Amino acid sequence: MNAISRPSSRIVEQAVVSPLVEVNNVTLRYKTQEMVITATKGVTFNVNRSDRFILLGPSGCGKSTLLKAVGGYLQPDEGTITIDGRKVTQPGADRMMVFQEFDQLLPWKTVLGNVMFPLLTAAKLSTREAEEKARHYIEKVGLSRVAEAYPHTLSGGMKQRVSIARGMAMEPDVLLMDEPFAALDALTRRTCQDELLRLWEDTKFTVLFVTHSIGEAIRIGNRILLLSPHPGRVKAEVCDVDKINVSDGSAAKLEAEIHELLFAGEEH
Ligand SMILES: Nc1ncnc2c1ncn2[C@@H]1O[C@H](COP(=O)(O)OP(=O)(O)OP(=O)(O)O)[C@@H](O)[C@H]1O
Repeated sequence: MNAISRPSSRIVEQAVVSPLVEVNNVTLRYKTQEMVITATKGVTFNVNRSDRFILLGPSGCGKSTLLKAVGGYLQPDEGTITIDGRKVTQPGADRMMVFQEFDQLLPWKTVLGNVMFPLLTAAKLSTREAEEKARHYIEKVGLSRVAEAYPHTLSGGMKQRVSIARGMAMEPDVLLMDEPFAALDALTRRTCQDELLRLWEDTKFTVLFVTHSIGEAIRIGNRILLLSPHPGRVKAEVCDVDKINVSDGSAAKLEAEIHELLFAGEEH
């Protein structure tokens, strides 16, 4: 049985394990010349090691902004973000990001070259070590066959798998994924979701995953944080999502419950 808990009743879970990512009362604002936009307001959540933690909410609720802040690309106006107890002040190799766009790869480098690149520049591995590790992760995402190919010869799904391999090869503390499958067709999206879950079974990495699809959140996550519309605040958290039985209609019931929670009072 999964539990939908309000923010105030999450203390039990937090007491059991020490969290890897702690987002504490975080408010994030964009300041333009004309105005200040509050993207998220007082958001608190913890991600444990090996969590597949989902940020779910309607468009504009600040999911990407939160992910960028965990990535160290934005600083909170209020509150703090820590990784393994260290305050996040800038991007770091302990957090790798995978974005929605297919153009994240360097077009002049092969698949192998792309996956090796951060291993050489950020992780400072030798060429031999970087190639060995890159080939290992390229194999994990099932792309060994195209290791010498250039990005423009790959499909969107394949490019996303290269981006995932590149992120995973760095063996970060947490993989940050911003709607990585949103631009894919339904079938490829499903295949990529399955593959991500297979990879997770293999290495149990920690992933913080942004989506606005309730179905995707239930498929991928073991925990789902529900955010309110703009500015994003925590509405509720769904725990033990991976324990639901997909064959007896529980997933559909949970999807309906989450929909109700996210959009209650907004439909006419
Ligand atoms: N660079 C920016 N400058 C000013 N405002 C911004 C900027 N980026 C985002 N915003 C605003 O901040 C709010 C949150 O945006 P964000 O992209 O984080 O939402 P989101 O939940 O990821 O949305 P979506 O699901 O549509 O990607 C929105 O109101 C958006 O217009």
